Amino acid sequence: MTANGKTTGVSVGAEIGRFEDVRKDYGSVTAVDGVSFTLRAGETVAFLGPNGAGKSTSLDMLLGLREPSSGRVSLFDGSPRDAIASGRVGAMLQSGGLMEDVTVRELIRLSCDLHPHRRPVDEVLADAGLTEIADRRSDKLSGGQAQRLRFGMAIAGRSDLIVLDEPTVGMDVSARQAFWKSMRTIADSGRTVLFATHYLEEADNVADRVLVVNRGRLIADGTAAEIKDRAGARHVSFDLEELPARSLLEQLPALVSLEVHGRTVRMRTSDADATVAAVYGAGLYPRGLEVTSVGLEQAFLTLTADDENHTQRNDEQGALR
Ligand SMILES: Nc1ncnc2c1ncn2[C@@H]1O[C@H](COP(=O)(O)OP(=O)(O)OP(=O)(O)O)[C@@H](O)[C@H]1O
Repeated sequence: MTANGKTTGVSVGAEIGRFEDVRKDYGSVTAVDGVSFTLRAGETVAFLGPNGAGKSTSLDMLLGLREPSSGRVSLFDGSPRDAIASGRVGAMLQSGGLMEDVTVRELIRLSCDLHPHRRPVDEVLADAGLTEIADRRSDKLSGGQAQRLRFGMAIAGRSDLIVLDEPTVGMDVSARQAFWKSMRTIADSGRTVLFATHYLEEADNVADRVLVVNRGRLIADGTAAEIKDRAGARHVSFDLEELPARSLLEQLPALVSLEVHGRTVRMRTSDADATVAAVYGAGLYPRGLEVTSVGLEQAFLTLTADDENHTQRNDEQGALR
């Protein structure tokens, strides 16, 4: 077993966790609304969603801190509580104070000692980027350093699954980069990592798979590239000397959206090659043609806006019935 190695023989790709039609109500508020997905060993999964989408509630249920109102959450073929008790899950939550009057090293040592499959303290300090501040008191840390300490506590044992709720909140850009480098080392050792974040570029750069939640529902599940494709992966823009009828542009293949301002045409398309070929095929002569990628941020905004519009339309139809 490597220093960072796993404690169990879960093979990469095997299912390790499952949400089955999970719902969580807080009184009249439905925080999670029928979410289903599986987690597979070795994946790094980002959980994305706007404020109040239900990310923390979902992670709390995955960690057995909250019970679903209906549906089922399982981890390693058992309950989340059993998985935690056996040390198979390490977690870094958004909230929760750090013990005071102790040094970083002491707190990491305590976390290691409490874990059923402890790792060496110095190794955890190094992996979490804490070696240089190991003798500092936990209540004298900057926000970013405190986050690194929480991360260190989450990786104090050889857990198979690491769950991180907004791990980089309060970190500056270089601290974030260093954090994801440490995280990559952990993920490369075969462990599964599930993290919630608001930073879309982190999900884009780090995650093998992205789950997008909006208003308690899972609205997309795939690689960042697949999600960008679904939202319309490319922007195409050009100028035309003479504008054709709008209906001709609207019939272009793979078109997701279309805007015409003066003689400038801007489109979003899920297949730029097909769209651009059809522009030429229609006998148009585009000038200053530009094809640019849509970032995950734009894809995320598009998907959540589409979901809101869809929900609104259904509500209106429901009201008319
Ligand atoms: N303990 C609670 N009691 C009542 N409502 C709650 C409670 N916790 C969360 N909620 C509500 O449930 C919904 C989902 O909240 P949750 O914290 O899971 O979302 P989130 O996606 O993690 O949001 P953020 O990105 O802002 O952290 C929100 O409407 C929130 O107000």
